[in-house]
Amino acid sequence: MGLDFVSEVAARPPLVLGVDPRPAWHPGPEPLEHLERYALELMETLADGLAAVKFQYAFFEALGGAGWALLERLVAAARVLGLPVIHDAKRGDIGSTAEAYARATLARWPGSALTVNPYLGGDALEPFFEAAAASGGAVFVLVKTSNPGSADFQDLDAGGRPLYLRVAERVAAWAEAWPAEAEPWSRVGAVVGGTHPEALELLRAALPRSLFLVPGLGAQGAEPRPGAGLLWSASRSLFYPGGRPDLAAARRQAEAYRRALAG
Ligand SMILES: O=C(O)c1cc(=O)[nH]c(=O)n1[C@@H]1O[C@H](COP(=O)(O)O)[C@@H](O)[C@H]1O
Repeated sequence: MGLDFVSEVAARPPLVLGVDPRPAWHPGPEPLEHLERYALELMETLADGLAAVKFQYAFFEALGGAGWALLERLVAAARVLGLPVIHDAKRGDIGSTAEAYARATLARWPGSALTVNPYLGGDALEPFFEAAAASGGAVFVLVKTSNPGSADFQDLDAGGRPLYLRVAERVAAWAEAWPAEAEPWSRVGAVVGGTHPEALELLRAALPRSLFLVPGLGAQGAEPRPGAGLLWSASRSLFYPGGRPDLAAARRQAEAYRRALAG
């Protein structure tokens, strides 16, 4: 069998390194070069203690062609280090376009995962599930996001229950339909902000087969709590501890998160 995101991640520590690069926070006349060296060293030094590395596409896209090239090199480097990759691109569009998004991410990088937005409905997500199954990958569907405005739509009453629980019902069905080799996990996971502990508990019970990507550690104030299938993710507080690139501080921060997540 080739690379398999779900099997690999399920066997690793539950901490995800978020890579949201900010060139302005890097010193020297060539901040992008510094950024690349730092990202490589950081992935290497933290690799054994991570479930995965999550690349936030917007930060790379904002840098134009140089950003896309950097993203490609860092994704390839993560794979060489044996680190599973999450493409945090939050894709979602009609089926024919979703197919192209899936080719650009899941199919292009076998054994990786992609964040997707469910607003367009089931037919728009099907190409992502198919691509994940064909490539040993996974899909994380946004269910309850970490930001305060997540309440605007996600908490709206939808027939006596908040909309995010309705979305979760569908995610549970998709998770059944797209099993992975690593029991009990599915290729269909969920994104649930760590800033909503009650929702996290409700959803953990409602989605027994889904791995959860749980952002919000650190900068957004989420408290780490251990739990089966919870992949806690930190970007700023782990990549830039103290607001700047600092390998030693990042190692200490990763260790502190790992201890908290070990229970
Ligand atoms: O899918 C995500 O990763 C995500 C979902 C969500 O609900 N909230 C959220 O903050 N994220 C991402 O998680 C990261 C959070 O960054 P920090 O707040 O710096 O740790 C960013 O890359 C966000 O785009």
